[in-house]
Amino acid sequence: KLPPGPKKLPIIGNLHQLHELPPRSLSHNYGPVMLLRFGFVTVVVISSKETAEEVLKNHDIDCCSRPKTEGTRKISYNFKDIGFAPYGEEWKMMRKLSVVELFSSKKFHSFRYIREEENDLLVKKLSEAASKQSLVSLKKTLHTLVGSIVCRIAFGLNLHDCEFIDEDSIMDLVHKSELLEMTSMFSDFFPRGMGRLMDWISGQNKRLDHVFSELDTFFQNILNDHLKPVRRDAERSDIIDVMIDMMEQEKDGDSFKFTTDHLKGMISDIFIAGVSTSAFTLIWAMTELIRNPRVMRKVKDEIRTTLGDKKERITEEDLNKLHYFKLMVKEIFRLHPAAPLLLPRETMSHIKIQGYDIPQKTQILINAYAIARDPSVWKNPDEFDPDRFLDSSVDYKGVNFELLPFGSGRRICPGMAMGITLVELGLLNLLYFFDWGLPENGEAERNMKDKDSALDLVQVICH
Ligand code: HEM
Repeated sequence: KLPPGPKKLPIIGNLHQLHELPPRSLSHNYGPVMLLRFGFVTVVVISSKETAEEVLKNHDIDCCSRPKTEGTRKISYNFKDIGFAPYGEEWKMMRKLSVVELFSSKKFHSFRYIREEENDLLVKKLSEAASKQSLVSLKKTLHTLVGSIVCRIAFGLNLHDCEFIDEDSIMDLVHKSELLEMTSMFSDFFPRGMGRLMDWISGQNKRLDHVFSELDTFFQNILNDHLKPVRRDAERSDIIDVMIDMMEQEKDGDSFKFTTDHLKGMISDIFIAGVSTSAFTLIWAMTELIRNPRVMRKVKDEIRTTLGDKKERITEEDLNKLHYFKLMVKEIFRLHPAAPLLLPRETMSHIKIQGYDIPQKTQILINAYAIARDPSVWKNPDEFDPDRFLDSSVDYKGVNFELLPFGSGRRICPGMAMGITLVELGLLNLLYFFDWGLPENGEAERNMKDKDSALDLVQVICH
């Protein structure tokens, strides 16, 4: 008994409907468990709170592997990373290492000064833009902010003074990594020989190689920097130094050996998973606030009343004094999850969901976007209204299945605490020190109306 889904054509299945893929379309018509077939790959899309709980809680262990695609093979260095590695010992080792060396609460607190310093720099730059009345690109500014923090924390790399990359190129690299992650190849859907031939004829593999080589050069430079006897920008030893030490100390009898691919897989994961997600959330938060003056006023009033107007610097302690501000961030995570379908899972055995048979090696997509806008769970689901959380205990940390911006279960985002702080601290600095407006031209009107596109060029005004 397979789940329902749109009609499939011979051989290609639903490939002709790839452009209609959820989150926004298709799944509404076929209920909470929908089956799609792309060539030889079976995909099940989950789009209700109950079915998400069934998959991520009751079947967590059966559904915690990841499918392999050509794009993810490249950015994960042949699945030697955390995010795209299949479930197994290697994944466990890499994930444990990242938790100890990067995400533990001790490490997290020790990086506080980096987050605060980089935000101070941002405030300085925006003050200059405000005094010149020049427009500011939210996308570029916020990618640079998050990229600088993540690269400094994880790789000891100061983007403002680096020989092999400048801060303005970060957005471009993030964009390239997203392309790699999302690009579909014929060989993802059809058996090897046939798929490869089609990719070769269409030139798709060449395009993929080209995009990847730029990212690989950046990752290799980070690695080379760590292999130098004396590092210029190093403030302390980081997760990459620890991995290099472990590689050098490994003995012949050790069953698990780190390779250069593991090192680059780790760098790739942290850069890709860390920068685009937090920057995306920040951009949408600013977009919704600028479009919704009522909420902007309420958030700003709370910030002014609580923190006063004489602060020269925002610290992370200030975040815990604010209540409505945090509800506003929660509402952003609901309306604009950075990974609307989470990362794809793959079943490791045959399971049943809602009585339907889901065979082994089926791809599972959790439609977190549709679940967070399900009208049977949320009142006025498409409205940006943080007040909905005033009397609600629903949170986004993986236990309430109607709100899953960070996923849930074994594969839940290990960088959740870092991501939340990057977003909250960045936003608080933007809102405490500045007022924001749209540029005075016709485009602003259009920007306001299109609910599906984030703002970019904005006017920043000093109080
Ligand atoms: C707003 C910020 C962020 C959001 C919304 C977010 C969201 C997610 C989601 C939805 C997943 C997939 C979870 C699943 O399959 O159930 C994930 C995985 C992951 N995230 Fe994040 N993330 C954020 C920030 C970060 C940061 C800052 C880092 C690291 C610096 C990070 C590192 C990772 C890694 C390594 C994985 C793969 C985990 C695994 O497969 O075991 N994330 N994230």
